[in-house]
Amino acid sequence: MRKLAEHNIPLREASITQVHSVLRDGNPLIVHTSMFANALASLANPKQQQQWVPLAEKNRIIGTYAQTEIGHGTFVRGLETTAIFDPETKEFVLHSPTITSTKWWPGGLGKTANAAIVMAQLYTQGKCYGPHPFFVQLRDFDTHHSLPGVILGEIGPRLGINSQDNGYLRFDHYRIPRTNMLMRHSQVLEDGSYVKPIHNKLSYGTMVWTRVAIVHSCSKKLACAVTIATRYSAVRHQSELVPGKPEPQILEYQTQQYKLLPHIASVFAILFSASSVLRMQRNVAASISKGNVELLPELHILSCAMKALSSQDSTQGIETCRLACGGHGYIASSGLPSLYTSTTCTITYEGENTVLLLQVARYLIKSYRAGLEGLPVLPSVMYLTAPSAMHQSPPLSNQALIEAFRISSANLVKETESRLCRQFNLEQNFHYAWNRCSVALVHCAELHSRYYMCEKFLSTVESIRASDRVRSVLQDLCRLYLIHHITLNQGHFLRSGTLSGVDLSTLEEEMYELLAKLRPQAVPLVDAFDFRDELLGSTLGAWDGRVYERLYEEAQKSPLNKTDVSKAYHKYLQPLMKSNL
Ligand SMILES: CCCCCCCCCCCCCCCCCCCCCCC/C=C/C(=O)SCCNC(=O)CCNC(=O)[C@H](O)C(C)(C)COP(=O)(O)OP(=O)(O)OC[C@H]1O[C@@H](n2cnc3c(N)ncnc32)[C@H](O)[C@@H]1OP(=O)(O)O
Ligand SMILES: Cc1cc2nc3c(=O)[nH]c(=O)nc-3n(C[C@H](O)[C@H](O)[C@H](O)COP(=O)(O)OP(=O)(O)OC[C@H]3O[C@@H](n4cnc5c(N)ncnc54)[C@H](O)[C@@H]3O)c2cc1C
Repeated sequence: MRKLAEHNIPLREASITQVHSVLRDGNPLIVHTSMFANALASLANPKQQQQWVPLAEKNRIIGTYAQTEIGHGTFVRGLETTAIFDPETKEFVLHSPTITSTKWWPGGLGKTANAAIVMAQLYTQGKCYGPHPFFVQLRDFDTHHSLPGVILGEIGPRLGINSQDNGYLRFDHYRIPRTNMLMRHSQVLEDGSYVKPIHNKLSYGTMVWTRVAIVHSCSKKLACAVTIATRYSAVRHQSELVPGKPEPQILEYQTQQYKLLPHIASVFAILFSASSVLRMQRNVAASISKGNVELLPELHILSCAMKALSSQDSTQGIETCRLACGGHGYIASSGLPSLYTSTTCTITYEGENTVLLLQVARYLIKSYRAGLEGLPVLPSVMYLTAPSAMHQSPPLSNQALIEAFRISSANLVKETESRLCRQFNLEQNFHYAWNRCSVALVHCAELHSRYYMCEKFLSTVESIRASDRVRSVLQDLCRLYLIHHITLNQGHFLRSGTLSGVDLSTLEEEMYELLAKLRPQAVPLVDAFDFRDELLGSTLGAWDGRVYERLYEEAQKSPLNKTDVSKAYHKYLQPLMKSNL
């Protein structure tokens, strides 16, 4: 916080700095500096911002985002916490009527936060208007004691991020002023009348913002993991590549290159997609402030798609990096286990991935049907019903591969939509039919999202300002990324007829050549990510390559090494050894 102040970085920008990386096992302030700060910036009206933002900036108020309940995470409309307007006192009464309505998970809620943005079902004049955000003080601003009517605590150890105090929260008829409802988009007036927002999902805006931030953070986490594993692979010598010859660096093995290089490429693919979604988010935010919500659905879908793909790719990539380091990848001081546990949760939070992909699929099916009827559809999905553009580019060129992605994706959507119609005819119920097709629908969303990521990678590399040599390395990486994902999804390309078996063999051959060509670039590429050793926090990945010395030094710090003979020997082991059991 001192550093942020020194560099004049406002709270709402703190989460996009490196500060959070210093604390590797989670950070009790991350939701304060990200979601809470964003909710104030985007959901509070100017008067409310004047009241709370300066206090939050000075950390007098430390906030969290309390939406999920023990019984409801995904289904936001199903939240049970109520905020009932009392016109007599001009207050909202917050209440948790059931065990399932207990707020559960919010980061920092257990011990750190003294306030929260609480999502609760808004009732006024006897009518429910759905989930709305409220600013709620939870603890005394001086003593930090929880306030009467507020019951809260920490939820207990988790797979990872255990330095963050995820919490629970219940309300017992807890009263807050009317003006604590975040009123930028919708309002409850003094007489209790409700003023609608210009779009009924604007109150979900903080989730959309966070999904975009997660895409950025995933590229960064994956960049850390590939840096560690690549540097280690240059230091580690193992086995014999040629019998009788010295043990080579493990990076010489093609299988090792195959484990690492596609994930180095993935860092760029995720980062370039994140930048493109971020640009769109800024445009949409500017339009919303002028009352235009036309592009909100597209931003919602794109942020769902990119959050799902980047969290999945980075989690798998980090695990592959851990495995690529053999036994040493399992030791905590390698940094890889905590990178994994602090990344795999991004698959679940801020919208569970399957659920987000189904949102994408819903949009694809709707857009496909609209396109068939000649209705207008947004540019990113026009391709679903536009005529095929194959054969216009040289065979197997980058452009041809992107076209193959596009046509395969359109083909899969078409096939799945037909399946949906058939299922509907059998079931006579759209929702049952949808569920019966949902595995295929998720595949549609994944292929569309991959197409987007590949396209962004290619278009960024083609337009990037860089020296010829740097551009050439990036072009090779991009080519590797395209071919790698085509080989992983070859069934879709064969089914759509965009690539033949012979094409796939040719591409596979090229991929092996690219691995060898890119091998000398692997270490420079990860060095260029420019992580300080302190941020990487890894015995295997430090810049100087002193892997074995660092492992040995780190082992000396184990509490068990403070004495030669441990207490447990006298208490348990010796009696056992003498007991003849
Ligand atoms: C080069 C290498 C170096 C790298 C360097 C990188 C540099 C960058 C450095 C950057 C570092 C970054 C560090 C950043 C760190 C920040 C990370 C922040 C982490 C913070 C911690 C987060 C902790 C977690 C918090 C949480 O989890 S909060 C709780 C989140 N909960 C959810 O997400 C719930 C999910 N559920 C939902 O969102 C919804 O219920 C639903 C979308 C699934 C369904 O909603 P609903 O039922 O209401 O809607 P329907 O399905 O009926 O659909 C109705 C229509 O509404 C549309 N819709 C839905 N949502 C939205 C929306 N948000 N906006 C617009 N429209 C929406 C649907 O599409 C439907 O539309 P239709 O009817 O037209 O089809
Ligand atoms: C580390 C961590 C930090 C978190 N921090 C916060 C926070 O700060 N604030 C906050 O409010 N929340 C927070 N959460 C909660 C998080 O947002 C939810 O866990 C997440 O949205 C998923 O909801 P759920 O747990 O209810 O899972 P569920 O929705 O119950 O998912 C369980 C399974 O059901 C499936 N499923 C659910 N609905 C559907 C559907 N419609 N169609 C098909 N399949 C479906 C899912 O795919 C999944 O396989 C955090 C969670 C974690 C793990």
